[in-house]
Amino acid sequence: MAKIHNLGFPRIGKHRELKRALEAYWNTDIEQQEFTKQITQVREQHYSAFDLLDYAQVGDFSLYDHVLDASFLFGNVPDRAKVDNTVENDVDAYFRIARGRAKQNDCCATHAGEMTKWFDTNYHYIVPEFSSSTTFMLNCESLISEIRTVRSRGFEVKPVVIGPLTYLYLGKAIDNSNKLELLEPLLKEYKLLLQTLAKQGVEWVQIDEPALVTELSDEWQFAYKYAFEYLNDSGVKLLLTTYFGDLAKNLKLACALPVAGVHIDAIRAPHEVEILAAKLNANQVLSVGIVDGRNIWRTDLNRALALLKPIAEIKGNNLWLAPACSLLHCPVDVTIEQNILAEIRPWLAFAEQKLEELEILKKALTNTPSNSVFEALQNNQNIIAARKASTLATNFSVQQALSQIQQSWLTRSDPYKVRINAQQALLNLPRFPTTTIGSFPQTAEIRKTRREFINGDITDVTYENALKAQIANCIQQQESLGLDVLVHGESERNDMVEYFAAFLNGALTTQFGWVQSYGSRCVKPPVIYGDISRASSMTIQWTQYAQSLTQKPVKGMLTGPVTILNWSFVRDDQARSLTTKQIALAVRDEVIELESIGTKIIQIDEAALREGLPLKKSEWQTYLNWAVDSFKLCSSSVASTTQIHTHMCYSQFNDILPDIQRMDADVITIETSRSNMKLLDAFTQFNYNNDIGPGVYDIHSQNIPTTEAIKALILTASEKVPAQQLWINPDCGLKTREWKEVIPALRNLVEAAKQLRVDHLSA
Ligand SMILES: CN1c2c(nc(N)[nH]c2=O)NC[C@@H]1CNc1ccc(C(=O)N[C@@H](CCC(=O)N[C@@H](CCC(=O)N[C@@H](CCC(=O)O)C(=O)O)C(=O)O)C(=O)O)cc1
Ligand SMILES: N[C@@H](CCS)C(=O)O
Ligand SMILES: [Zn+2]
Repeated sequence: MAKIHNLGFPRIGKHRELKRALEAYWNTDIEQQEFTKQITQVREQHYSAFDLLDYAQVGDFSLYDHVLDASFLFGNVPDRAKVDNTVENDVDAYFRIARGRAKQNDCCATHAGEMTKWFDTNYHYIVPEFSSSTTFMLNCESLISEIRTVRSRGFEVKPVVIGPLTYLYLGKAIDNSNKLELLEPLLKEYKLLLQTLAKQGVEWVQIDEPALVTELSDEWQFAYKYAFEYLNDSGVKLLLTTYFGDLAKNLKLACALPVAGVHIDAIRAPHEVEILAAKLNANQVLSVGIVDGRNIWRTDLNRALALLKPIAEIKGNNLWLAPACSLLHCPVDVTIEQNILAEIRPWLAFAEQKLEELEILKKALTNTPSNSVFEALQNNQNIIAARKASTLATNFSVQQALSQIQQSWLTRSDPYKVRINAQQALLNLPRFPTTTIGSFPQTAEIRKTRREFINGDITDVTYENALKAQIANCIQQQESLGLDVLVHGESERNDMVEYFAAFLNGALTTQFGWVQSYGSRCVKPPVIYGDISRASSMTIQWTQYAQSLTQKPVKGMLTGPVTILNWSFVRDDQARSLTTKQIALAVRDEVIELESIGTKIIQIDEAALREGLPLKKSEWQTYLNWAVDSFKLCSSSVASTTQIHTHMCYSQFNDILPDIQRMDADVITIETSRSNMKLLDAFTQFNYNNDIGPGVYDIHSQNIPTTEAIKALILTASEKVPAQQLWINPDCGLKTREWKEVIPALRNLVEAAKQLRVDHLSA
């Protein structure tokens, strides 16, 4: 009989209990003892999800990030986490690397580990730091202790660890050394770990190697062979776990590795399941990731069974079923949602429901499924059929609008050089214009007021007035600071994607559909279930109000179509490119309306455009073609005098500069402060024409940049990009910062620009 297991479960909690415990501890509202107690309760949610499984995954829960956990597990802890030079493997040392630490009483300021995207998801991990002198030392006490706890509840455990190659792949060699030179010492600790687990009586270990779905060089392919041969015979069975794509050119390699089983993502690589079943030997387990871990649609169980049945014939007991990837990327439980349209709700399955689907599949694969299984399958078929037949997904006016798109809508009527002169004549901005990226601190007060509004405790008018007061304060602060281009501050937005989805036909938002983005920070990705169109104006009221308070230009602030797509749960019944085009038309409507009320500058954030790149480079161009076209579709129908800005937080543009140029935004603001403007090199090499605002204030840090530090960054930038093209701004939005940090930082930013203007004039 097939077995079912899980690769990982959401750890934030149904009601974000982990977030609340973490933030209370960080704010010193609770002591470590109380924190530990609360964390134990959060873990209970993990344990309750084990009931259906044949193997309980252990090691996927994390206080902050599972990659940082691996760094601590293998003793790759940066010196700055240590106190008095000893590796104090306690929770505070861990949080020091996770979040950094502000200087307190002139002591112990620490910068956080760099954060970056976990493959093509919206989850961020803490980047492991390597250098040629990195050493490793296994410290698996907490893993062993968790194994004991889970076993004591009667579950068969399956520890989960990131594989050695993926761990190295995800890290950064700070001295540019070859990371693979660390493989040998790292493998020693992996082997020790596996041997320790074997001694504990562990049978299976899930070893996550998603790097196997990327395009690997010969050197990395060879390293895979070497590593798994080295780990062979450690006393446990290894389940080589791949996800987020097909193995493609690494398939032969994966099948040749000496492991007891292989997991494959059958959502993104259904075409490889049969091949793998044939290639693995009879004793090897094939774990088929049959339930989508990256989306929230109910699985079509009959379709899944059609794929699984022939595999079950071949693999028999050695067929395992699982979600395609960790369920970390899904919310926990759809049954607690109260506001989802009754027709749509049955179409959705969150993490808990996905595990139930696996159980049905397992039972359906037995020789004599019970009546309740047939009923469950029938019920599932009814839901799938109802979704297919529903008229909710189709909107003929959207389809008509799509058919009326003209190629000319994708191009501005004048080239950048002509436009920028016309814009400058209108805006009359100084050299090195200063601006921010859009959001100002989302204070507890704003969130509380929004909660009261959602709960019906305050009226529309009270809420609107509260937001207007926030906007007025934001404008007044920016005027006092002397910024040149102002923003309204985005206080009306719960999130830069969810907020817009609430105004789109064909999309829905959830009450509790939280997904961890990093640490304690979460997002509620909207669900795009049908054809998208703009239901009403989305930002006009707030932009208009903000502009009425100042003579300075206020940027209209929108989220772009590719970012809305990439940060939503997307319909699976049409191409992503088509859905994006529909969103682009909706955003275009807003752009046109913003211009019609006199907005002179409109920023369309495409924070997720770069990160949405497929994991395989060979697939990049197809994506970039439609992604850039969608941006152009929403942004090009304005007069030459209207200045279009875009913003991207992840700025490694080396390989995609021609596409960034093709977007033809008048101004692009990007994250660069932490790289000391190195990321601008690509712009220099490519001779990028349009204006650029390289970030000079690292908003992820609590540190306030000095005027001198900002000036130095701008001077470095001006060596790479002509000064007349440069804007001065932070790296990203200020929503996660506090006013007491933002004010002095922006004061220094404006001062730096002022001083440079003088220097520039006298040069
Ligand atoms: C730019 N980033 C974004 C990404 N993805 C997005 N979808 N959005 C992004 O902005 N990906 C890359 C990065 C990730 N960065 C961040 C940064 C910050 C957050 C964050 O702060 N998230 C908030 C939740 C935001 C939200 O939806 N807030 C709601 C609900 C607020 C709330 O919790 N209210 C309380 C009551 C409050 C009270 O009474 O005091 C409640 O409901 O219980 C809102 O503002 O209304 C977070 O807190 O995690 C995420 C990603
Ligand atoms: N306008 C958004 C962009 C974040 S990527 C903000 O300022 O928060
Ligand atoms: Zn950003």
